[in-house]
Amino acid sequence: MKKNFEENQDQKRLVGEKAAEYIKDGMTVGLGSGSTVYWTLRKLGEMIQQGIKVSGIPSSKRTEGWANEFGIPLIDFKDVDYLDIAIDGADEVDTNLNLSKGGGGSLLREKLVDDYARKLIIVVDQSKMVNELGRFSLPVEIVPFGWEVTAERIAKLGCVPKLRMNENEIFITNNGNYIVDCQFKSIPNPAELHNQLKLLLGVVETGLFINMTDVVIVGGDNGIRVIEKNKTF
Ligand SMILES: O=C[C@H](O)[C@H](O)[C@H](O)COP(=O)(O)O
Repeated sequence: MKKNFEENQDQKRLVGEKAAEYIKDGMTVGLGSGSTVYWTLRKLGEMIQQGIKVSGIPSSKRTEGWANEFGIPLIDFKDVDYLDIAIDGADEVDTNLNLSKGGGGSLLREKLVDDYARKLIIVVDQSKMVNELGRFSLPVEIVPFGWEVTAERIAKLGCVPKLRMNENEIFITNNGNYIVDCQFKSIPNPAELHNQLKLLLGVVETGLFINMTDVVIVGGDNGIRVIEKNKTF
């Protein structure tokens, strides 16, 4: 799926910067990926210049580049037992705060980073809030070896998997894998679908982030809404 990273920049900036308020002195931070989190990283860079001390683990090479640009000190998983907080974007958020992620191809590293954090904050614009996941084609990371067979196995779960391309070249993830974008008619039970996909040989990870989110910050025409886990929107 081709994403438009320039869309809704004002809302993205608003929520991205708002999320930075959750980062306090001394925290270790999971640095998510995407054009919304870009604004969080920029803001965090300013906060660091003003004296706050934090360090983070980046969830993609692109984020690592931005962190370096904004002077955010980076650490590795082995340096800490957990992260205090992670801030990440999403492509869809459902009413249970389950997510579809990976439109930018960073789903595997994002899941590793987000899972390591005690609190996960998601930043999105209103257009990404849905009753049920599935309108956005679900990204699934698969190993290149024998990928056509893996894609056929995935198709049997009720979708048409499309190999992600970057212009005329196959898109390669930061982990050297491929992504198939899977358009399901709907995803009424994301946890079940995630488990079914994970059982398939060749599947590395899915873009379904189940039961991981603590807070969603949503940007809309009327400003920002903060939704906390167990509260409906
Ligand atoms: O692989 C990409 C990530 O899951 C992003 O966090 C997600 O696609 C949202 O990105 P954006 O904030 O640019 O819409």
